[in-house]
Amino acid sequence: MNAIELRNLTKKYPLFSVDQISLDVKQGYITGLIGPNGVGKSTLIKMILGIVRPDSGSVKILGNDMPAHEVDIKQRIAIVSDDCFYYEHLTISDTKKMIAPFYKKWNDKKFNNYLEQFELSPKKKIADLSKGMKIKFALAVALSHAAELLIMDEPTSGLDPVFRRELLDLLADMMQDERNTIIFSSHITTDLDRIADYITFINRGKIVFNETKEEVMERYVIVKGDKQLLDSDIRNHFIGLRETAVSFEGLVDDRQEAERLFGGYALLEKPSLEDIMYFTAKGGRIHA
Ligand SMILES: Nc1ncnc2c1ncn2[C@@H]1O[C@H](COP(=O)(O)OP(=O)(O)OP(=O)(O)O)[C@@H](O)[C@H]1O
Repeated sequence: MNAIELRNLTKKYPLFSVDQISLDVKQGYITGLIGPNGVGKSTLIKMILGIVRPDSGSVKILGNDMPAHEVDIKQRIAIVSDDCFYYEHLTISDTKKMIAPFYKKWNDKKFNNYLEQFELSPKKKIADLSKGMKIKFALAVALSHAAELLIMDEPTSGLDPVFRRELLDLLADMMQDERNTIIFSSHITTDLDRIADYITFINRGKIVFNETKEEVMERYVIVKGDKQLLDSDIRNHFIGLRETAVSFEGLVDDRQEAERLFGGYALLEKPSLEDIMYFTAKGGRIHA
Protein backbone atom coordinates (compact mmCIF):
# COMPACT_ATOMS: atom_id res chain seq x y z
CA MET A 1 0.00 0.00 0.00
CA ASN A 2 1.23 3.48 -0.83
CA ALA A 3 0.79 6.44 1.50
CA ILE A 4 1.32 8.85 -1.39
CA GLU A 5 0.86 8.27 -5.12
CA LEU A 6 1.91 10.96 -7.57
CA ARG A 7 1.20 10.60 -11.27
CA ASN A 8 2.75 12.85 -13.92
CA LEU A 9 2.86 15.83 -11.59
CA THR A 10 4.00 18.93 -13.44
CA LYS A 11 4.52 22.53 -12.40
CA LYS A 12 6.10 25.08 -14.70
CA TYR A 13 7.58 28.29 -13.30
CA PRO A 14 9.18 30.80 -15.68
CA LEU A 15 12.70 29.59 -14.93
CA PHE A 16 12.10 26.14 -13.49
CA SER A 17 9.81 23.17 -13.84
CA VAL A 18 8.96 20.03 -11.96
CA ASP A 19 8.43 17.69 -14.82
CA GLN A 20 6.05 14.72 -14.99
CA ILE A 21 6.89 13.31 -11.58
CA SER A 22 5.40 9.92 -10.75
CA LEU A 23 6.26 8.56 -7.33
CA ASP A 24 4.98 6.00 -4.82
CA VAL A 25 5.76 6.59 -1.16
CA LYS A 26 5.40 3.29 0.70
CA GLN A 27 3.18 3.18 3.75
CA GLY A 28 4.89 2.09 6.96
CA TYR A 29 8.34 3.39 6.06
CA ILE A 30 10.46 6.51 6.28
CA THR A 31 11.26 7.98 2.87
CA GLY A 32 14.04 10.54 2.61
CA LEU A 33 13.72 13.11 -0.15
CA ILE A 34 17.19 14.36 -1.08
CA GLY A 35 18.54 16.71 -3.69
CA PRO A 36 20.70 19.83 -4.01
CA ASN A 37 19.33 23.37 -3.50
CA GLY A 38 16.59 24.54 -5.82
CA VAL A 39 15.80 21.22 -7.54
CA GLY A 40 12.11 21.21 -6.61
CA LYS A 41 11.84 19.38 -3.28
CA SER A 42 9.72 22.06 -1.60
CA THR A 43 7.66 22.57 -4.73
CA LEU A 44 6.93 18.84 -4.81
CA ILE A 45 5.95 18.79 -1.13
CA LYS A 46 3.76 21.87 -1.57
CA MET A 47 2.00 20.21 -4.51
CA ILE A 48 1.39 17.09 -2.41
CA LEU A 49 -0.19 19.27 0.28
CA GLY A 50 -2.26 21.36 -2.11
CA ILE A 51 -0.36 24.55 -1.20
CA VAL A 52 0.93 24.85 -4.77
CA ARG A 53 -1.51 23.86 -7.50
CA PRO A 54 0.06 21.56 -10.11
CA ASP A 55 -0.40 22.40 -13.80
CA SER A 56 -1.23 18.77 -14.44
CA GLY A 57 -1.03 15.32 -12.87
CA SER A 58 -2.66 13.75 -9.83
CA VAL A 59 -1.99 13.32 -6.11
CA LYS A 60 -3.43 10.55 -3.95
CA ILE A 61 -2.82 10.55 -0.18
CA LEU A 62 -3.73 7.59 2.05
CA GLY A 63 -5.87 6.22 -0.75
CA ASN A 64 -7.84 9.44 -1.33
CA ASP A 65 -7.60 11.94 -4.16
CA MET A 66 -6.35 15.45 -3.51
CA PRO A 67 -7.80 18.04 -3.51
CA ALA A 68 -11.26 16.38 -3.62
CA HIS A 69 -10.81 14.81 -0.15
CA GLU A 70 -8.55 17.47 1.30
CA VAL A 71 -10.50 18.01 4.54
CA ASP A 72 -10.51 14.30 5.45
CA ILE A 73 -6.90 13.86 4.38
CA LYS A 74 -5.71 16.81 6.49
CA GLN A 75 -7.15 15.11 9.62
CA ARG A 76 -4.74 12.25 9.06
CA ILE A 77 -1.57 14.03 8.02
CA ALA A 78 0.81 16.59 9.49
CA ILE A 79 3.35 18.94 8.03
CA VAL A 80 6.53 19.97 9.79
CA SER A 81 8.35 22.86 8.19
CA ASP A 82 9.88 26.14 9.26
CA ASP A 83 7.73 27.85 6.64
CA CYS A 84 5.21 28.93 9.20
CA PHE A 85 1.59 28.36 8.36
CA TYR A 86 0.30 29.93 11.61
CA TYR A 87 -0.64 33.51 12.54
CA GLU A 88 2.52 35.25 13.65
CA HIS A 89 0.82 37.58 16.17
CA LEU A 90 -0.79 34.74 18.18
CA THR A 91 0.83 32.91 21.07
CA ILE A 92 1.41 29.16 21.06
CA SER A 93 -1.48 28.75 23.46
CA ASP A 94 -3.90 30.80 21.29
CA THR A 95 -2.75 28.96 18.17
CA LYS A 96 -3.47 25.67 19.88
CA LYS A 97 -6.98 26.83 20.84
CA MET A 98 -7.59 27.72 17.22
CA ILE A 99 -6.32 24.52 15.60
CA ALA A 100 -7.19 21.82 18.18
CA PRO A 101 -10.97 21.81 17.49
CA PHE A 102 -10.26 20.99 13.84
CA TYR A 103 -8.71 17.63 14.73
CA LYS A 104 -11.03 14.81 15.81
CA LYS A 105 -8.15 12.95 17.49
CA TRP A 106 -6.54 15.94 19.23
CA ASN A 107 -4.89 15.02 22.57
CA ASP A 108 -4.35 18.05 24.80
CA LYS A 109 -2.36 16.15 27.41
CA LYS A 110 0.09 14.91 24.78
CA PHE A 111 0.43 18.43 23.37
CA ASN A 112 1.25 19.91 26.79
CA ASN A 113 3.78 17.16 27.44
CA TYR A 114 5.53 17.89 24.14
CA LEU A 115 5.61 21.64 24.90
CA GLU A 116 7.32 20.81 28.16
CA GLN A 117 9.69 18.30 26.57
CA PHE A 118 10.63 20.79 23.82
CA GLU A 119 10.90 23.67 26.32
CA LEU A 120 8.33 25.80 24.49
CA SER A 121 6.44 28.36 26.54
CA PRO A 122 2.71 28.52 25.66
CA LYS A 123 2.93 32.30 26.17
CA LYS A 124 5.46 32.83 23.37
CA LYS A 125 4.25 34.46 20.18
CA ILE A 126 4.74 32.51 16.93
CA ALA A 127 6.60 35.56 15.54
CA ASP A 128 9.16 35.27 18.36
CA LEU A 129 9.95 31.60 17.78
CA SER A 130 13.34 30.75 16.30
CA LYS A 131 13.52 28.48 13.25
CA GLY A 132 14.21 25.47 15.48
CA MET A 133 11.37 26.40 17.85
CA LYS A 134 8.94 26.61 14.91
CA ILE A 135 9.95 23.10 13.89
CA LYS A 136 9.44 21.90 17.46
CA PHE A 137 6.02 23.54 17.66
CA ALA A 138 4.93 22.03 14.33
CA LEU A 139 6.16 18.65 15.55
CA ALA A 140 4.21 18.99 18.84
CA VAL A 141 1.05 19.70 16.81
CA ALA A 142 1.79 16.77 14.46
CA LEU A 143 2.32 14.28 17.28
CA SER A 144 -0.76 15.46 19.21
CA HIS A 145 -3.36 14.64 16.58
CA ALA A 146 -2.29 11.09 15.78
CA ALA A 147 -1.14 11.88 12.23
CA GLU A 148 -0.58 8.73 10.17
CA LEU A 149 1.51 10.55 7.59
CA LEU A 150 4.13 13.09 8.58
CA ILE A 151 5.49 15.27 5.80
CA MET A 152 8.60 17.16 6.81
CA ASP A 153 10.34 19.79 4.72
CA GLU A 154 13.94 20.28 5.90
CA PRO A 155 12.99 19.59 9.52
CA THR A 156 16.53 19.22 10.84
CA SER A 157 18.18 22.19 9.15
CA GLY A 158 17.44 24.71 11.94
CA LEU A 159 18.05 22.34 14.81
CA ASP A 160 21.00 21.89 17.12
CA PRO A 161 22.63 18.42 17.11
CA VAL A 162 21.06 17.48 20.45
CA PHE A 163 17.50 18.10 19.33
CA ARG A 164 18.23 16.61 15.90
CA ARG A 165 19.03 13.31 17.59
CA GLU A 166 15.96 13.67 19.79
CA LEU A 167 13.82 14.31 16.71
CA LEU A 168 15.16 11.18 15.01
CA ASP A 169 14.26 9.18 18.14
CA LEU A 170 10.74 10.66 18.15
CA LEU A 171 10.34 9.65 14.51
CA ALA A 172 11.57 6.15 15.25
CA ASP A 173 8.93 6.00 18.04
CA MET A 174 6.22 7.08 15.64
CA MET A 175 7.25 4.26 13.30
CA GLN A 176 6.46 1.67 15.99
CA ASP A 177 2.95 1.82 14.58
CA GLU A 178 3.42 0.12 11.24
CA ARG A 179 0.59 2.08 9.57
CA ASN A 180 2.53 5.31 9.99
CA THR A 181 4.59 6.88 7.22
CA ILE A 182 7.11 9.68 7.16
CA ILE A 183 8.46 11.61 4.20
CA PHE A 184 11.39 13.76 5.11
CA SER A 185 13.25 16.20 2.86
CA SER A 186 16.76 17.11 3.91
CA HIS A 187 20.17 18.27 2.84
CA ILE A 188 21.59 16.69 5.95
CA THR A 189 22.03 13.32 4.37
CA THR A 190 23.63 11.83 7.50
CA ASP A 191 20.21 12.10 9.20
CA LEU A 192 18.69 10.11 6.37
CA ASP A 193 21.59 7.63 6.42
CA ARG A 194 20.53 7.04 10.00
CA ILE A 195 16.76 6.60 9.69
CA ALA A 196 15.44 6.42 6.12
CA ASP A 197 14.21 3.13 4.64
CA TYR A 198 13.69 4.54 1.14
CA ILE A 199 15.59 7.31 -0.60
CA THR A 200 14.01 9.46 -3.29
CA PHE A 201 16.55 11.56 -5.11
CA ILE A 202 15.33 14.57 -7.03
CA ASN A 203 17.55 16.62 -9.33
CA ARG A 204 16.56 19.43 -11.68
CA GLY A 205 12.85 18.78 -11.23
CA LYS A 206 13.06 15.06 -12.01
CA ILE A 207 13.21 11.88 -9.92
CA VAL A 208 16.64 10.27 -10.29
CA PHE A 209 15.72 7.22 -8.20
CA ASN A 210 13.29 6.00 -5.56
CA GLU A 211 14.71 2.88 -3.96
CA THR A 212 15.48 1.30 -0.61
CA LYS A 213 18.60 2.68 1.01
CA GLU A 214 20.22 -0.78 0.72
CA GLU A 215 19.52 -0.96 -3.03
CA VAL A 216 21.05 2.47 -3.50
CA MET A 217 24.13 1.59 -1.47
CA GLU A 218 24.64 -1.66 -3.35
CA ARG A 219 24.26 -0.18 -6.81
CA TYR A 220 26.44 2.91 -6.55
CA VAL A 221 30.18 2.86 -6.10
CA ILE A 222 32.92 5.46 -5.72
CA VAL A 223 35.97 4.73 -7.87
CA LYS A 224 39.32 6.28 -6.93
CA GLY A 225 42.44 5.89 -9.01
CA ASP A 226 45.27 7.16 -11.14
CA LYS A 227 44.24 9.64 -13.83
CA GLN A 228 46.01 7.57 -16.49
CA LEU A 229 43.16 5.08 -16.26
CA LEU A 230 40.73 7.60 -17.75
CA ASP A 231 40.08 7.75 -21.47
CA SER A 232 36.96 9.19 -23.14
CA ASP A 233 35.25 5.80 -23.20
CA ILE A 234 35.87 5.18 -19.52
CA ARG A 235 34.76 8.72 -18.63
CA ASN A 236 31.31 7.98 -20.07
CA HIS A 237 30.73 5.40 -17.35
CA PHE A 238 30.85 8.07 -14.64
CA ILE A 239 27.89 10.01 -13.36
CA GLY A 240 30.24 12.64 -12.00
CA LEU A 241 34.02 12.95 -11.79
CA ARG A 242 36.44 15.00 -9.72
CA GLU A 243 39.98 15.14 -11.06
CA THR A 244 43.30 16.44 -9.82
CA ALA A 245 46.54 16.59 -11.83
CA VAL A 246 47.29 12.94 -11.09
CA SER A 247 44.21 11.21 -9.71
CA PHE A 248 40.44 10.99 -10.00
CA GLU A 249 37.44 10.15 -7.90
CA GLY A 250 34.04 9.47 -9.44
CA LEU A 251 30.64 7.89 -9.03
CA VAL A 252 29.40 4.92 -11.07
CA ASP A 253 25.85 3.55 -10.76
CA ASP A 254 26.69 -0.06 -11.59
CA ARG A 255 29.02 -1.76 -9.14
CA GLN A 256 29.55 -4.86 -11.33
CA GLU A 257 30.41 -2.74 -14.33
CA ALA A 258 32.90 -0.77 -12.21
CA GLU A 259 34.50 -4.02 -11.01
CA ARG A 260 34.78 -5.23 -14.61
CA LEU A 261 36.31 -1.95 -15.79
CA PHE A 262 38.67 -1.22 -12.93
CA GLY A 263 39.06 -4.48 -10.97
CA GLY A 264 42.43 -4.37 -9.22
CA TYR A 265 43.54 -1.07 -10.81
CA ALA A 266 41.41 1.34 -8.82
CA LEU A 267 39.93 1.57 -5.38
CA LEU A 268 36.18 0.87 -5.16
CA GLU A 269 34.40 2.31 -2.14
CA LYS A 270 30.87 2.44 -0.79
CA PRO A 271 29.46 5.95 -1.31
CA SER A 272 27.54 8.01 1.23
CA LEU A 273 24.26 9.64 0.22
CA GLU A 274 26.18 12.90 0.18
CA ASP A 275 28.65 11.46 -2.37
CA ILE A 276 25.74 10.37 -4.57
CA MET A 277 24.13 13.81 -4.35
CA TYR A 278 27.40 15.66 -4.94
CA PHE A 279 28.54 13.71 -8.01
CA THR A 280 25.08 13.66 -9.56
CA ALA A 281 24.69 17.42 -9.18
CA LYS A 282 28.21 17.91 -10.53
CA GLY A 283 27.77 15.53 -13.46
CA GLY A 284 24.29 16.74 -14.27
CA ARG A 285 23.32 13.42 -15.87
CA ILE A 286 19.95 11.86 -15.14
CA HIS A 287 20.70 8.25 -14.31
CA ALA A 288 17.76 5.99 -13.57
N1 LIG B 1 6.30 30.72 -6.72
C1 LIG B 1 7.37 30.56 -7.49
N2 LIG B 1 7.52 31.27 -8.62
C2 LIG B 1 8.58 31.11 -9.43
N3 LIG B 1 9.58 30.25 -9.20
C3 LIG B 1 9.50 29.50 -8.08
C4 LIG B 1 8.40 29.62 -7.16
N4 LIG B 1 8.59 28.75 -6.15
C5 LIG B 1 9.76 28.12 -6.40
N5 LIG B 1 10.32 28.55 -7.55
C6 LIG B 1 11.58 28.10 -8.15
O1 LIG B 1 11.55 26.71 -8.28
C7 LIG B 1 12.85 26.16 -8.06
C8 LIG B 1 12.76 25.04 -7.05
O2 LIG B 1 12.47 25.56 -5.78
P1 LIG B 1 12.21 24.63 -4.53
O3 LIG B 1 12.00 25.53 -3.35
O4 LIG B 1 11.16 23.66 -4.85
O5 LIG B 1 13.59 23.86 -4.40
P2 LIG B 1 14.19 22.97 -3.23
O6 LIG B 1 14.72 21.74 -3.88
O7 LIG B 1 13.20 22.80 -2.13
O8 LIG B 1 15.40 23.89 -2.76
P3 LIG B 1 16.08 24.07 -1.33
O9 LIG B 1 16.73 22.79 -1.01
O10 LIG B 1 17.06 25.16 -1.60
O11 LIG B 1 15.01 24.47 -0.36
C9 LIG B 1 13.75 27.32 -7.64
O12 LIG B 1 14.49 27.71 -8.75
C10 LIG B 1 12.76 28.40 -7.25
O13 LIG B 1 13.29 29.68 -7.51
